[in-house]
Amino acid sequence: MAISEAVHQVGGGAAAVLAIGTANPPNVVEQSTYPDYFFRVTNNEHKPELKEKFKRICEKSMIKKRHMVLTEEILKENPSLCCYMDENSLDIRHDIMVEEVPKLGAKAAIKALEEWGRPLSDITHVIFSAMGGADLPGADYKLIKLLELSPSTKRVMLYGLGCFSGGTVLRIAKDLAENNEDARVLIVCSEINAIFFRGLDDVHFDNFVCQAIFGDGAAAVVVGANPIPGVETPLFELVSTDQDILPDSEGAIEGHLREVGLTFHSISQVPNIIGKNIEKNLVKAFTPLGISDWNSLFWIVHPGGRAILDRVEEKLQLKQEKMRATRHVLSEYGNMSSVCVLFIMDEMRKRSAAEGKLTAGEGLDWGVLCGFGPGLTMETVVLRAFPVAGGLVSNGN
Ligand SMILES: CC(=O)CC(=O)SCCNC(=O)CCNC(=O)[C@H](O)C(C)(C)COP(=O)(O)OP(=O)(O)OC[C@H]1O[C@@H](n2cnc3c(N)ncnc32)[C@H](O)[C@@H]1OP(=O)(O)O
Repeated sequence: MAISEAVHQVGGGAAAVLAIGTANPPNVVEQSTYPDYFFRVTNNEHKPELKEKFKRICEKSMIKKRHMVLTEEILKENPSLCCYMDENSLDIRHDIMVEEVPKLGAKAAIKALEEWGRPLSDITHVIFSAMGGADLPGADYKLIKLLELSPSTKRVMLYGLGCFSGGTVLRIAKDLAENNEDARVLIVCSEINAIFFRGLDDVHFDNFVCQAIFGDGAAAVVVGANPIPGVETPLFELVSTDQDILPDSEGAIEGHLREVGLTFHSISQVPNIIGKNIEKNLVKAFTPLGISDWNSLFWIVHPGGRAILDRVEEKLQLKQEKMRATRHVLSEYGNMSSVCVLFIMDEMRKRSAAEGKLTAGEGLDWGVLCGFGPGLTMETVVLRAFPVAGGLVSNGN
């Protein structure tokens, strides 16, 4: 019996990713000119030393550009968003989030559903994840309305998890798909940084990092078990999933929702904490499969920041090409929180097809997806790539 058959759950096959769609807001900011723009719109031009520090962070981020819902026009109309901590800004931030989070999510979902190709009435479950914009009824409900999905679609709404939730949604989708006959789960992650965009002060340098790296985007994935041959095209099997709080990491990444919006806190040790702990979680995930050569895997890592990728690469002695798709997404879009790992999955399967690789995972069989976020929390998803099928749908932005 093949290893993947051994780990399949009750009800037949393991869950697989059947389609992926992505979307970004049209407004783009270039990282090379962002310090000038940011200091101008936040009225901090008179602080050249802080601007130099911000420039250094932007340069070292290895980000080329980011997409943002917040345009200069919106910021001019809403100056409270540009202060460091304006207690009158939450309503404005929240109104933008409540409106835009489901809309951006729906754009990504339409692309995933088009690629999937089955009737919308065959979607049985929706999982929606977003850091901000909590509302009643939530973004999951609004998505159902925007896409005209069945009112009987079973919904799971996850607000406020943060960056690791790109792994969380796959973990929940796997459970739903493998334990409900004929289930087809639509995952949507939609992240917009209007909830924590703000000006700078002279002390909280983690806010500098936050303002220099986060971007907006949405990704959607259809997950189901037992794909219908000739109708559905499986890309990646969700072999196993796990979640861990990393030891000695309390307070390393936190966010607090206040009248000033979501405040972001991180310590400079985040890359080291991840580097120190990642291998034992990989050993836990891959020992049952008899895999211990990390270079034999394809890699999808939440690009929380360039230094995190460097540390993971260094600690596991990964060959440079292993992070190619991950670094590409960081460079083109910045840290889009939960959305990033799904963008990387999309980039990987498209590039694998374009380069004539045998599987959607850069020609390799087994791979891993790592999500990191507040806690520090780590999600580990073991993936198995399916052979590349002819004519993958191109669903660029
Ligand atoms: C929101 C979620 O749920 C999940 C998330 O993804 S949270 C985001 C997690 N990401 C991080 O924590 C960022 C990881 N860090 C990085 O990628 C890199 O440190 C970086 C790109 C920010 C800077 O690159 P670097 O190689 O470390 O450059 P380095 O020269 O050491 O630092 C540049 C400046 O940033 C400062 N800095 C770096 N990390 C910092 C931090 N966490 N807090 C405050 N300052 C920091 C340094 O002190 C330094 O300041 P000076 O130039 O004045 O000395």
